[in-house]
Amino acid sequence: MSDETNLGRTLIICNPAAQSGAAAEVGEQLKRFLEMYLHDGSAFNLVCTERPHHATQLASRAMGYDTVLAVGGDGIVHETANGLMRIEAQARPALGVIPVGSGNDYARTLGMREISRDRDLAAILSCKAKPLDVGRIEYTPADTDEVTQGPVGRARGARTEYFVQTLSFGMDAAIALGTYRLRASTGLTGTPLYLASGFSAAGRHYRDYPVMASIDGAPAERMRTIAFAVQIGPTYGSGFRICPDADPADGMLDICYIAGPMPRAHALALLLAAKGGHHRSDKAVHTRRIRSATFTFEDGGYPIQADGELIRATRVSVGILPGVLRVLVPTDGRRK
Ligand SMILES: Nc1ncnc2c1ncn2[C@@H]1O[C@H](COP(=O)(O)OP(=O)(O)OP(=O)(O)O)[C@@H](O)[C@H]1O
Repeated sequence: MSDETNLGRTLIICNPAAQSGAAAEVGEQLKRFLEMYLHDGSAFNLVCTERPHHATQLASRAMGYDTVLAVGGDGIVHETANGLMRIEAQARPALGVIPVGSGNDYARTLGMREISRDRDLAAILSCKAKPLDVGRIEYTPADTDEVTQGPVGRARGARTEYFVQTLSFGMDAAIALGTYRLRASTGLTGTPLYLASGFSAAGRHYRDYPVMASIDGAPAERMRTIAFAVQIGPTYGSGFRICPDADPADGMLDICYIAGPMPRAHALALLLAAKGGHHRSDKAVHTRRIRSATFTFEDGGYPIQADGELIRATRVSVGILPGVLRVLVPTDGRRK
């Protein structure tokens, strides 16, 4: 009996903007490969996104498909997962990730290798669908224009957004969002891109981010955080091991925050230490496993990111939805 994944009827959503166009080529190759290999020319539909947020719209209409494959980086995975979460649970297709981005943190959590390096298109055939956790963010959009580097949602009124890997605010989010501008101006990708953005955020724009934080329903406390991460998987920012023990199937959120104020050299050193997960031995670093939190910020201009995408808000509530999304993971359990 074959242990190949049964993808079933599959929608491939490809971000032609990811990794300077590499994802478009991978999407085409993947479709041809799957049709030839599985001898089925009708089971695979390929759609390229035409604009930011298009993947959410495409995925939200994917009922009737068994699988939706997101080809690109963490941005397209985030948007696709958000679309799938709009479909009721019984009809929700499984999510597969074909990592062709610059960060690929969710793929790293799943143990998928970056496709653009080795063109291992067959890897998706040795995966199995596993129910994984999804984070839910509820927020009211702020209408400030102070943070301008990333894609933006501007409408007023309460919103729900989902994340599969990370929600963070503060210096780390400024770094993630700063990569948009730096990528365009320098062409850097991966770890060098995130490090360059880190040096920029820890320079002229360095500050702390006061917040009233209520965790697991406890009374709100004022914190002067430098950075605050809420994780489903272990990494963010292209492999920074901010919560190395985070498990996407444990029904919990892992948090890590750096309590300020502190000199920026100290903050930068902690950031660099987080690449290897060594930041946690510092007294200013706090980690916990939680189910929910509410953050009230002092203004609407804080850098806040969900899977690398910008959120503008003055108040954010976050919770966990255990095992609500079936996601294709390698059967050999390999982790990068
Ligand atoms: N057709 C498109 N044209 C321009 N931008 C797009 C298009 N489709 C999606 N996007 C946007 O591209 C951004 C980046 O997408 P994605 O994350 O897939 O690639 P990446 O930036 O190369 O990788 P990573 O997020 O891992 O750094 C997202 O914010 C997404 O909204």
